[in-house]
Amino acid sequence: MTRSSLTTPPPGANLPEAQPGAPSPGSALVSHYDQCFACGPAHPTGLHLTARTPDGATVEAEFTVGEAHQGAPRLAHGGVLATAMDEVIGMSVYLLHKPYVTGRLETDYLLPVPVGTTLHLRAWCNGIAGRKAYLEAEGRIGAPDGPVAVRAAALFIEVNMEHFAKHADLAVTAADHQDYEVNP
Ligand SMILES: CCCCCCCCCCCCCC(=O)SCCNC(=O)CCNC(=O)[C@H](O)C(C)(C)COP(=O)(O)OP(=O)(O)OC[C@H]1O[C@@H](n2cnc3c(N)ncnc32)[C@H](O)[C@@H]1OP(=O)(O)O
Repeated sequence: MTRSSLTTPPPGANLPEAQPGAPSPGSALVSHYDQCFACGPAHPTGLHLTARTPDGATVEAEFTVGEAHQGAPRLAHGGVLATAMDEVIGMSVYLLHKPYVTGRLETDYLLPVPVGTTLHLRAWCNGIAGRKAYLEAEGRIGAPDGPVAVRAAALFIEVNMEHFAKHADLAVTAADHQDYEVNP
């Protein structure tokens, strides 16, 4: 069967519901891995994205474009911006309380983002159909209500923890992520 490239939910998709054990409204979302290029606090040149959920349904995050993130002189690289969108969407699936990975990510670049800019990110889920979650995000320059520089839409696919064990230690991974369902 041909694979759909749509990142919008199909008819019959369900809106996400609050999950027991998922991050509660007002809580900070901790990095899933301290060496993650996008959110890891220990990564030397990463985005050091910090995030929270104000309402248990959306995720807000910030990252400040640094010297290490340039593509054109003094401007953020588009791939780095896509990474930020992937990560904030990835953090918003924490709210679904199951492990997911990116299957498809679409990014629209509306404005250049200079070095030194703090990008204010927001992500949310538009629907779930089986293992597929349909999500969206935006990045605004300088303030939560600043001009939109980047938009993204994504299809994330639910996986089990074994997905992450193929290239890492499952026991360590599971111990680090006890807040996920281990066998969804
Ligand atoms: C560290 C551990 C704990 C947790 C950590 C938190 C991590 C947070 C990380 C945050 C970082 C940010 C996040 C990151 O960066 S995650 C890193 C980037 N992503 C990946 O590495 C994923 C690589 N891909 C795969 O592993 C497999 O392809 C997956 C698992 C995705 C599916 O292979 P699997 O064999 O399991 O399933 P399936 O192939 O039967 O597909 C199932 C359904 O999905 C549909 N489909 C699939 N792909 C696409 C597509 N591209 N467009 C449209 N549709 C697609 C497919 O048609 C089917 O639909 P249907 O026929 O049922 O209708």
